[in-house]
Amino acid sequence: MEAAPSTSPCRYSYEEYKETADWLLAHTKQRPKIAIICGSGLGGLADLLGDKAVFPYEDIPRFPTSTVPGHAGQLVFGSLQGRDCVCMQGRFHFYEGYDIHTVTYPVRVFYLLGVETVIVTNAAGGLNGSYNVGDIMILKDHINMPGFAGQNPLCGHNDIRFGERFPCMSDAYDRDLRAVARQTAEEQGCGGFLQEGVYCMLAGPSYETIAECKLLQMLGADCVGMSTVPEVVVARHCGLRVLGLSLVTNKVVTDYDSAEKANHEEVLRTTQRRTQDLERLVSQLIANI
Ligand SMILES: O=P(O)(O)O[C@H]1O[C@H](CO)[C@@H](O)[C@H]1O
Ligand code: HPA
Repeated sequence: MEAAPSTSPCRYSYEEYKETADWLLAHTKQRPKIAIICGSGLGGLADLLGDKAVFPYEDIPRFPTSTVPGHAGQLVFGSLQGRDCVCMQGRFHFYEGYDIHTVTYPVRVFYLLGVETVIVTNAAGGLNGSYNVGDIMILKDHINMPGFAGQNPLCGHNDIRFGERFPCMSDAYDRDLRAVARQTAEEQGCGGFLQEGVYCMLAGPSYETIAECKLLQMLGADCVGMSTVPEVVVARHCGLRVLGLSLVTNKVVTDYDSAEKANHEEVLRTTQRRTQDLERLVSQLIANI
């Protein structure tokens, strides 16, 4: 196989991801088939796991560390509904200064651990006028805005051991998992605040201007956030099934006369309000998939 040119923006070799995965496999007896990535303020999902093995990111060879309030920074292995799971309590964002390959580093490690399904969660701003704060949106699609600007995590040398050069993204969010999520949400009493829509990722960390929100609405986005999409692209590249869930933590401002201002405190407050519903939903989902 031809080596990546030294100028390649792809920072990690197969062997580096493998080193991390092998270290984790040597340090836990769990063999997870399901990975959960916790969004801002949603780290409580990891507390659902029983028989836990917890690894702070700084102890894991080659793992990045997370710096955002609401993201604890540890990998939690454990059992939920009789299934082995691994949970990222704290994700990495492009705006923290990590390059796009580092943001997605854990996803390839999950693949090498033997994970088959990834449940990705996030806190997001509601663009769709009919959405309310506290709604849960099942992702049916995304808009990869940083990807439009060349920040796609698959740019650079393609290692065929992870996946093909030109992966399809029209089926990024698994249809069957979405159906299970809808059904489970109904059963768990979440049907009254359930949505299904399109998530748009922007690089952040500044929240959107009013004109930007109007533009995203015109593009057909229902929610906006600063994460998730790079992780999903890398997960799909290596054939993992993906379910995405956004919690609408705030409504974006689209009115020049509004006194509302997006802020991370509101985001975290809303996650606290919905944390039990989300935990119930994810827990039962895992039993149903
Ligand atoms: O996407 P998660 O990590 O849930 O967090 C969301 O909340 C933060 C902004 O309040 C941003 O990081 C945004 O992406
Ligand atoms: N914009 C971008 N990211 C976000 C928002 C928002 O309004 N809310 C939570 N994450």
